[in-house]
Order: sequence, then structure tokens, then C-alpha cells
Amino acid sequence: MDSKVLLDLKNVNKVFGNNHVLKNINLQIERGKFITFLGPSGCGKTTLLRSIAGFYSVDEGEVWIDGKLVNDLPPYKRGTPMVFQEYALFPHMTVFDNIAYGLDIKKTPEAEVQQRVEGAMAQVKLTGLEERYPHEMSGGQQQRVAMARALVMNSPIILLDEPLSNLDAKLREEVRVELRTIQQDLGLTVIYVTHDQLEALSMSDQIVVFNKGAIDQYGTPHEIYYEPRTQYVADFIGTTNFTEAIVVHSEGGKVTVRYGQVGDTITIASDEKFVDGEEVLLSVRPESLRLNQPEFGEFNVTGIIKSSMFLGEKERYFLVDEVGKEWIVDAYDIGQKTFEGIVPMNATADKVHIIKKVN
Ligand SMILES: Nc1ncnc2c1ncn2[C@@H]1O[C@H](COP(=O)(O)OP(=O)(O)OP(=O)(O)O)[C@@H](O)[C@H]1O
Repeated sequence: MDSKVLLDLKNVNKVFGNNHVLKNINLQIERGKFITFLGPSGCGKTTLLRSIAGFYSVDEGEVWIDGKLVNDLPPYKRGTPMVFQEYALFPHMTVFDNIAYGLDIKKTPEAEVQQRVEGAMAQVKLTGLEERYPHEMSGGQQQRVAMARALVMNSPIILLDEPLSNLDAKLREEVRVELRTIQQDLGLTVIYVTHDQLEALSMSDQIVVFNKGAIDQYGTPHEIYYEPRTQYVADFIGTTNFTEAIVVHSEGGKVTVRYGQVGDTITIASDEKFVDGEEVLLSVRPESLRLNQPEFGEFNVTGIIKSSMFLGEKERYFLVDEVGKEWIVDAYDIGQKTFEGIVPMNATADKVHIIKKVN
């Protein structure tokens, strides 16, 4: 086994009654990475996390942690602590006691508990706050206590299940940065569950996108965003425009497609195999489109601006093309200028992604 691989899931299946919740999950996670399980509610993220931690046994398949098959081991023997929503700190215990809890259960000698808790507190920069109670700490500090509680056990993997979901937007952003910094500084392997796309994109080394109990894509944030493998992934991550196209020619990683009413063609790079005549989808991100800049990109669409919306850092335009299809175009740096009412309007894109259709 490759020693870089810390967690290896082989053909994992989990069924609740007649609900097939995890379908043939195959996944390898490398040491020292921040991995995010991303998907809408009910797609199986938590079930997989709990199956890794040992709270659920899998119905089929194998769970390997650090080269060891752990299918039959209970949670405390797997050493993969989970941090839940609200961090599950004990409100009546001091920070020190909260962090020491797992060691106390294992009847660790007192001197060792003292030393390890102090070490973990120093790692997450909480030294000096030993005697505080959770309600006397900020949300970010509580998150760090929860991390220290996992660190003190010398765990190979830390599992976090939507740990920021109860924080307000501003604090969430702060704690995100903090969590990522701790993970990188200490070289931890973290699996993080969220349904928040921005959170996944901004924190992760790799993202696993779940679709109804199966993995649709496993890749870096950039790959997931710019090279979504399926329509589902493209749609779930951020906002995009889809349009139908037909493959005219495909050779050497370059695919030429025909699209739109006029039958324009464009050549797009892709690792996937396509055949001539194949029906495909094109995905064009709103920020890849530029209004009234014909030289900007090869892909183009013409229509009428129906409405616009001010979103702070950008203005979002809704353009309706000749066949009544609506396109979202995001324009940055335009100040007070507005394109509303100008007809016809042309938008061009420099980045277009091609996606296989699933039948
Ligand atoms: N203990 C259980 N018994 C029966 N069904 C369960 C159990 N746990 C989860 N499920 C079902 O399995 C499916 C996946 O749930 P899971 O919690 O893994 O999804 P999720 O992607 O984590 O969603 P969320 O973000 O809402 O937690 C759901 O249909 C859920 O109802």
C-alpha cells in the first residue's frame, strides 16, 4: 500500500432499510490533506463520515485506515474523533477538562494528561485559557478547543461534521481561516463535511462531490469549479449557464462543437472522449462572459438585457437570447454604468467547459 494514502475506502455500501445510502464508494485520501465532503442534505456525507469513524458498520466493502482494515473495530479503537455541529463541548467543564476528557476515559496517568493537554492547547494557541468555561469563549475559540480535543488523542484523521453551521457569516469566515491554518501548520489530515460550496472551495485541498450516495467527482477546488465532470457538479458548485451543443470533430484532446441558433462552432480542450455527432452540454460561468467586448472570447451569445441586479462586487445581468433562453452574465468594475435597455447586446466568453450528457 502507498504510505501516502491514509484512508482507503473500497467499494463501501451502506443500506438503511430499503434506502441505499452509500453506493460503491471508492476513495483514497492522502496524509496531511484537507478533504471536504460536499453535497446537498441527505446525499450520504454524514453516513460516510460515521462509517469511517466506526459509528456505523458498512454493509459491503472495506475501510482501511493507515494500512489497517478497521471494518470490525469500534470507534474508540479507530482513533478517528469526530467534531460535530456546536463542537459538543461539555458546558459544565473547563477548557482543560474538555480537552482531557478522551484521555481520562482511557485512564491515562495524570502527569501525561497534563503534558498532552498543555501541548494540544499550545498547538491551537489557547495557552492560558485552561480554566475558562465554553460559554466564556468566542465561537472561534470553542472551535479550537474542539480541535485540541481531537489533537490530544494523536488521531490520524480528524472528522468534522458541519462544525461551523451555527456561526454567523462573519465569524464563520474567520473560523474557516483559523481551521485551515491549524490544519496546514500541524500537517493534519482532516475530513470536513459541508453543504456550503464556498466553504468547500475556499478551504480544501480536495473536494468529494456527492450525488445521491455516490461520488460524482473527486478533485481540487479548481478542477471541480472549472472542469466539472457532470451537469450535477457544474450546477451544484456556483452558478453556471448551460447550453446544448453537437460534437463536430474530436481529436487529440480537442473537441469542436456546434452551438446556438446560427450554428457557431468553438473548439474546447477536454480529457474526455467524444464521438462525432454526440450531443453534449456546454457550461459557461457568468464571470467568464463579457458584455460588449467582441474580442474577449471565441464563444458568443446575443440577446437583450432583461434585468440586472447589484451584488456588491459585481452587477449581475440577465440576458435573453434569440430563442428566449436566459443567460446570467456577471460584470465587475463597471461602476455606475448600466447596460440595461441596450439592444441587441453581445456577450463573449473565454472559458467554456464541455460536459457529457447522461442518459
Ligand atoms: N441512522 C439512520 N437510520 C436510517 N436512515 C438514516 C440514518 N442515518 C441517515 N439515514 C438516511 O440516510 C440518508 C443520508 O443521510 P446523511 O445524514 O448521511 O446525509 P447528509 O448528506 O449528511 O445530509 P445532512 O447534510 O442533512 O446531514 C438520508 O436519506 C437519511 O434519512
